[in-house]
Amino acid sequence: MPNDLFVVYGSATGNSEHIAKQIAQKIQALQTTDKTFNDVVLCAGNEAVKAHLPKWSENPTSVIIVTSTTGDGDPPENFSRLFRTLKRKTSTVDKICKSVDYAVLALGDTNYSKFCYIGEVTDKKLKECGGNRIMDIVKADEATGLEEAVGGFQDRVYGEFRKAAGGGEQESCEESQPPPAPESGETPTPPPAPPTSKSTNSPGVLELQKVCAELSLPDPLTYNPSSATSLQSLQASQPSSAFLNIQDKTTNPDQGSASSLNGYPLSLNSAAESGTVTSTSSRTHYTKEQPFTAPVTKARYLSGKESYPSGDRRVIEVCMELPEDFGYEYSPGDSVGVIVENSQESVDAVKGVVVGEEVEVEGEVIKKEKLLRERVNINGTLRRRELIGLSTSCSDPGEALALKFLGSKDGSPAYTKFVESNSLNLVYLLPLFPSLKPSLQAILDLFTTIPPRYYSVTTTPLQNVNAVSVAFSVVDYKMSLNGGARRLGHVTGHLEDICGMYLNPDPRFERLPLALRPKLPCPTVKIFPFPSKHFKLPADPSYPIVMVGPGTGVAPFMSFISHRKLSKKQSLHETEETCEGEWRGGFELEGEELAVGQGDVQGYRSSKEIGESHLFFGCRTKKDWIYEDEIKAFEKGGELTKAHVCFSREKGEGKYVQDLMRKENNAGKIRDLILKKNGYLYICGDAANMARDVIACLEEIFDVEGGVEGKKQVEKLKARGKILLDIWS
Ligand SMILES: Cc1cc2nc3c(=O)[nH]c(=O)nc-3n(C[C@H](O)[C@H](O)[C@H](O)COP(=O)(O)O)c2cc1C
Repeated sequence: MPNDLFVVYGSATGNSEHIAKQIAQKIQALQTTDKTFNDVVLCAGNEAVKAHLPKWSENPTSVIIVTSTTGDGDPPENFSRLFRTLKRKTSTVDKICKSVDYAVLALGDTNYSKFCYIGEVTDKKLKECGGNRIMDIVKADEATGLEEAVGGFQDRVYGEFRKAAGGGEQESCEESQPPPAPESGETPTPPPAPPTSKSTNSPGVLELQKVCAELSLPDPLTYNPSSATSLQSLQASQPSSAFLNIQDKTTNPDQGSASSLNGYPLSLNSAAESGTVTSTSSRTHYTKEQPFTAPVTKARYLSGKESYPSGDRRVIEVCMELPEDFGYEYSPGDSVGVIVENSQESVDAVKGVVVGEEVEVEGEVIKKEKLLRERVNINGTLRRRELIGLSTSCSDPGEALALKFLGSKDGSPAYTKFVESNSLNLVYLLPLFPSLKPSLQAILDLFTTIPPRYYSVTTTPLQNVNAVSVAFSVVDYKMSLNGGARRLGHVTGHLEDICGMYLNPDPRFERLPLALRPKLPCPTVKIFPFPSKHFKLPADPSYPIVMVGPGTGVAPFMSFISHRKLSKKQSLHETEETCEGEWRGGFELEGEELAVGQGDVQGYRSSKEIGESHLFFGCRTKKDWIYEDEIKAFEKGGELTKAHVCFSREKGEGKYVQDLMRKENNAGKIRDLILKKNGYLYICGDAANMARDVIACLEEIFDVEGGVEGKKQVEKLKARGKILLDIWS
C-alpha cells in the first residue's frame, strides 16, 4: 500500500507557501501515471500538528518541509506549532517520526545572522524524532536569488522519495512533468524563437540594456538561458487538470477546504491556525481570511504634513475602532495586519492586457475583475520566479529573453537595480514589455495573494481596549523607469488617501463647530490582530528597559512607555487573574522558551513600581522627530528616564543611535542595566542597516575585555530573550 506524501510549509510572506504548492502540484500531476504515493497533501506546519502528525508515527509517511526563517531566527507564524512540537518531542522514547522519510528545503537570507535557522533546526529535530532524512537539507538564499537552490531541490526531491518508497530512480519532478495542457480549442503556442539581433524597440529591453551597460553586465539579448538549467523548473506551471487535485486531509469540515491552489489562500489552514489564537481573556475570530472592517476614527501627520501631497517623508498615525466582539485585548509589542485590495487604477491597467475573462478555482468561477482586485498581488515587487514565468507569455523573443535574464542568477545585479530599487510590479512591467500578454490562468498560477502589511501598535489597551493606533511612513517615490512615474505604497498610500478628511480637512469648514460640519462617511480598513510572541515587556515592570527605535521604529515603544505609565496608575490586580505559561495570543510555551520575566497585560496590572527606561531615537532633522511632545512629556513625568535623540543631518552629539549608545556614559549604563539589573534591550526598525549596526555596537559595548567576548555575550543575551528584535526589511 503506497504511503501518503505531505508537503508542509512555513511561510511568512508567501515564498515557501508558493514553492510548496508548486512541488505538491507537480508531484500530484505525476501520480496520474506513477502511483508512488497514495495521496499528496499540502498544508501549513501548524495544520499538520493536529490533523496529521499523530499518524506519522504509525504509518510510513513521506514529508517534504519547505520553510523560511523570519524575525530574528524565528519560525513563521503558520509553522511555529510544528516547530515547537518537534523541539519538545525529541527526547521522548516513542519517536514520533520513526516512520517518516523527509527532506527539508530552507528559505532564508544571508543578510540575517541566523541564516535558514528554522529549516536547519527542523531538519535536525526531525532526525532526532526518529525520521529518515532522504536527502540533505537545501538552503535557498533570498540575497542572491532563491531560484537555483529551489530549482535543484525540485528537480531531485521526487526521485529521492520515489527511490526511498521503493519505486526506482527514473522520475524527477521536472522530467516527467506532463506537457502543459492547451486551453480548449487552442493550439499550444510554440516557444518564441531566440532573437536574431540585439536591436529592439521594446522600452523594457532598452531600459534593461542601459542598466546592464551601467553595471558592466552582458547585453541581456545575448543571454543563453539553456546554461541555467535548474531555473527551468521555476517556470510557471501551466494549467493542467491533474494539478487541480491536491487533496486536503483536514479534519474539520466546518472550515471548508484547506487546499490552496494557484495562489488562493489556504482558508482552512490559516483559519484553523488563527482560530486558536487567544488573548488571555478570550478568543479572537478576526483573521487574515476574515478580517474586521474597522472604522478609522482619527488620523494625523506625525511629521511631513507641510510636504503633502508629494514630500518624501510623511509619517501618519491612524486610530481604528475595535468592536466589542473583537475579543482581543492586544498588548504592547503586538501588530495589526492591514489588508488593502488592489486599487481600481491598477486593476484597470492590468485588465486590458491579461487574456481571458474568468478562471475556475475549486469549482468556483472567478471573474477577471474580481480576481485582479481582491486576490492576486499585482502591486507587489516582482519576484524572480514571476519574471521567469511571465517570460513564456511574451510574443517578442527579445522581451522573453530579457525577463528570463532578469530572473536568472546571472541577472541578479540587474534585478536589484531594475526591479528591486524601483519596486517594479506587474502594473508597471506591462507597459515596458508590450508583447507580454499573460493569460488570467498564468497570473493566478504565478502570483501570490495580496499580502497583509503589519504595523506595530502605538497605544495600550490599559487606556482603551476598543481602539488601537498604528504609525507608518507613507511610501512615496519616483521610479527611475516608466518616465519617472510617481509611486505610492499600496497600503500606506491608500491609508493616506482615505484619511484625507482628517489629515487635510477642507479649510472651508474649519471655523464651523464640529456639529455643523458636513458629515463625511467614516473611512474603513480591514484589519486583524497579529500578536507578537517575543517582543514583549518584561512581566515585572520594575525591570529596566532600553529601547532602540529610530524613525518609525519608535512606534512600539510609545505603547511600551504608555503601558508602564498607566500600569503604575491602575491597580487592577485584585480583579485580574495572572496567566502563567501562556502568552497572550494563546501560544503554549515550553519552559525553556519562556524568556525570563516576559509577560502580558495582566502582569502589568499588578505593578507598583516601574524600572528605569531609556529610549534611543534618531531621525534626519528636528522636523522629522515624531512623537516629540509625547516623548518629552514621558521624560518630564518620569515614565521615561531619558530620551537619547540624534539627527543624522544636523549637528549634535552623534549622527545615528549607535553613536549615542557608544558614548561612555551610555555604554556603561547599558552594560549595567542589562547585565547587572536584569534589564531588557529592544531594537525595532530596519533590519538591513540599522539593526545590523546596532548589534555590532552592542558587541563592542559588551566586549569589556576587548576580545571576542562581546559577540558571545550578545548571542547569549539574544538566546535568553534579553535582547529582542522587531525588525523589517
Ligand atoms: C522581517 C524578516 C526577517 C527575516 N529573518 C530572517 C532570519 O533571521 N534568517 C534568515 O535566514 N532569513 C530571514 N529572512 C528572510 C526570509 O526567510 C526570506 O525572505 C524568505 O524568502 C521568506 O520566505 P517566506 O515568504 O516563505 O516567509 C527574514 C525576512 C524578513 C522579511
